[in-house]
Amino acid sequence: MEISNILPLMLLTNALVLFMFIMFLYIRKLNSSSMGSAHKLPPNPPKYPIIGNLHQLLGNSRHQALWQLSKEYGPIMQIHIGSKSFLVISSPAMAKQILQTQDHIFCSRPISQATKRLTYNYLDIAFSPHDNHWREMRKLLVSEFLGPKRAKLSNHVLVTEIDNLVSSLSLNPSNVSVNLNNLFLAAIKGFVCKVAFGKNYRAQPLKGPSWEVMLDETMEILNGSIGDSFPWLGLFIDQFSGWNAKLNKCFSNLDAYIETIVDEHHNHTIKETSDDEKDFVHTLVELSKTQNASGYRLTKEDVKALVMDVLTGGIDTTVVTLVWAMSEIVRNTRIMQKLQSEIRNCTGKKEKVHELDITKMAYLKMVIKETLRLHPPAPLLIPHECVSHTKVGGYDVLSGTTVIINGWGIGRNPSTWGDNVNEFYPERFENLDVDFGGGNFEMVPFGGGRRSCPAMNTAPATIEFTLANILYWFDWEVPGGMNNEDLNMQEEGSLVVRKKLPLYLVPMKHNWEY
Ligand code: HEM
Repeated sequence: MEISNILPLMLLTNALVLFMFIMFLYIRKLNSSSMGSAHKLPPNPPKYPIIGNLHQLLGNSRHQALWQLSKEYGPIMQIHIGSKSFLVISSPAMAKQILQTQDHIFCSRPISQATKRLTYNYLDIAFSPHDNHWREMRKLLVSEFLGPKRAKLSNHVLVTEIDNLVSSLSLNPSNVSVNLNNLFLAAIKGFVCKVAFGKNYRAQPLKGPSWEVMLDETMEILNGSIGDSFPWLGLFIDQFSGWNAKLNKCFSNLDAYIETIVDEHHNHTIKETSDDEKDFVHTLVELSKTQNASGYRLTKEDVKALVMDVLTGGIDTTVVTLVWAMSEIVRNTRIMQKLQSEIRNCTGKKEKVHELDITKMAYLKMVIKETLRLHPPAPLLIPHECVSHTKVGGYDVLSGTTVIINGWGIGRNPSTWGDNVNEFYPERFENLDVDFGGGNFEMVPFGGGRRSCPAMNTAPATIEFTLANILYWFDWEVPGGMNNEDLNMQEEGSLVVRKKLPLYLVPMKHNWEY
């Protein structure tokens, strides 16, 4: 008999033995916990042996399923999936405990097979544990990519990309719809890639799938696998189901892309470039040649892990927000008209909307806040991990517990937002001073505390500039004689949740009656 024929049988037998062993451990654990524990654990919905609460999360969007459960079990609850326990937070007060009061205890990230592989063994910022390496990487991203040092280049590139977007819309034949997902993606990817890598690697020949498919696959993989929650048996399932192969393929495609970018920067050091014209990777490559003041020296893998964070964190989130914002604006004719008249009044008769004009656009800022309240692109943020035993809301939280903060639910909490919580109503911010990632944690689209999104201040500015320009030059309609209010708003995705159907709208050059 060939070894390839025996192997599956052997693996299946092993899997069954392991399954029985896990059952035995589980029942023993249940018995010991029923004998009484000194800990007062948060309420938890009834669970099945082995799978825990998994069945309650299947079928629905995870953030919506958890929100429903929290209505019954409270703003702090504990759920189990396989061998892992999760603390689920669904109110501003509890989010404040995690992200501010006890931020030092909840500032780590859980490990998973996917994050380990895709971050070059936790060398990045978003998924790495809370340690000195994370601190150094985050400092670099903030000072060399998002901060004022790069502002001149960033502004210039953004203006160029949005000019291109407006020009391509102007060339669109009248009454023909455009796919705004694609146009926003082209503009934002162009912007991020040029600032980060010096050029848009759009035309780069890739071994694998298209760039968009590659990123979608990465997001899906980052969501985790069965093996993360069901040790042993889950790991077999990951192997048999092809998940491991998918992870390896995904990593190798992404790594090949990132390797090209980094190698090009290593091989073509630009000598005569002033600091504010250098792209991010160029600066990183230069920094990797020397130690910094605290004796830290970047490796090539560190640089690649940072590029990975920029690619996965910096583009999709912004595009998804732009698409949600335009969908909500177009569905609400009153809001679209009010917003356009603000944008056109503040800008006046000019060639372009200027950054300074945008500082006067109070309603635009409210529209963006309202978009992020109802449609936070990362509805469950990135999971946090508790690093030592503590108490939250009177309940014990054990070290190693993964914490899920339901930002989507927090943004739709009627006790904060009133009865019209599901309505897109930007005016609610007129009398409400809500601060992203701080204040009373009424909404947390960028998370909070030391693991909050480092682009919390810069990403909204990119969104404002893009929306102001396309709403200044064009009036917008839903295609095919459909009523604007009937635009489909279904969601799709888990780590990043986007509008399920692409947004097709008809741009009509605005008729300026001067
Ligand atoms: C609308 C745009 C964006 C939204 C809504 C957003 C949202 C978020 C959220 C919810 C988190 C997790 C926070 C937590 O776990 O508490 C996060 C983390 C992060 N974001 Fe963003 N983000 C956006 C844009 C960006 C951009 C442009 C970048 C640039 C590279 C970026 C880089 C990161 C990084 C590196 C982290 C990990 C921070 C850490 O773990 O220390 N994000 N973001």
